[in-house]
Amino acid sequence: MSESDDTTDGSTSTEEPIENDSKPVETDSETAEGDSTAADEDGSPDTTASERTPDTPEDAGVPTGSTPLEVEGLRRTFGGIVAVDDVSFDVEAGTLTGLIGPNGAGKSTTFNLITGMLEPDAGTVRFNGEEITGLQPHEIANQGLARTFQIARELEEMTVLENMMLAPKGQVGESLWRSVMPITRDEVREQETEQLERVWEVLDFFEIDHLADEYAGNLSGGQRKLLEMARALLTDPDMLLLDEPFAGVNPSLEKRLLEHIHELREQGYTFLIVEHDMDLIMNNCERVIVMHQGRVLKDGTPAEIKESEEVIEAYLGGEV
Ligand SMILES: Nc1ncnc2c1ncn2[C@@H]1O[C@H](COP(=O)(O)OP(=O)(O)OP(=O)(O)O)[C@@H](O)[C@H]1O
Repeated sequence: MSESDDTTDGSTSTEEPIENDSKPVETDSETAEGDSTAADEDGSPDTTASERTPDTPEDAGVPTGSTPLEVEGLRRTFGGIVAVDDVSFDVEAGTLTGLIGPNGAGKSTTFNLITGMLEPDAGTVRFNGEEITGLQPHEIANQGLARTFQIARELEEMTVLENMMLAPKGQVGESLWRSVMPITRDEVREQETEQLERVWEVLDFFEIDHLADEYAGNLSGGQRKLLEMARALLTDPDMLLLDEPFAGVNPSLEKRLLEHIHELREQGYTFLIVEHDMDLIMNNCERVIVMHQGRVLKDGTPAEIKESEEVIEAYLGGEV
């Protein structure tokens, strides 16, 4: 894996103003859980998200045609290794786009080049029409392009609520944390009511509000993924980049995660998902980009990817 797999949780040197014009997160109380057992991963909605046919953006009422993310000619080497070689693609607004490929294909490096964790040797990244190439990760997050971060080891000893307040650089919550340190949660509620409402709204949306006082280190793999996504959503992003959001997640939580992603997509969020699980991407994304040996091998709909001889022969070994 690349160097960027390091987490940056806990790097809290930049104090950001709290934004109160957050995109509303529509919660679904019917699917909310009341069980406070940290290891309990039940309660997923009946819909089998992993098998659902993706709605089109038009079905979801999302304006189509705009491409918030535009990647052009990205290249990155590590010594003699060309990890990413002339990679170009764009991501359409309000869609789920999957980025797949075998080990070493360059997915993580591409992800890290887009999110500012790595600098490209060549090429540009544009977001909402603005060039973001070479910007710091928190500057990119501030522009509305959020990514998830693994929960750092030191944050495992903090509660879910504290984790929500101690957000990565540039994320809403950082200033909350500074104010929460010396005082109780009730006092924070008085001082930062609106901001806390947003935190609880997001926790509620992801159905982990009942785990607010649980230590992050006690969460299951899937619950951690929900928390990671909840933290990313606090930035009020337009687009989320998810790096293997389903790794280590049991099938029940996987369905729930997928439901949340589809729900957010239907609210207008755009997703780029780096993932090893090809079936999951094929069944849930409108568009799939296949990388191989640092290059884009194929870019198309799941049906086009499945029918692509070059994907089958060069990458999938005929097992599509
Ligand atoms: N920091 C680094 N130093 C040296 N080589 C690196 C570094 N990061 C990535 N590479 C190399 O770049 C190539 C692409 O790696 P990358 O992690 O982007 O692939 P990937 O598609 O994400 O693979 P995986 O699915 O295994 O995570 C690989 O050959 C990898 O060994």
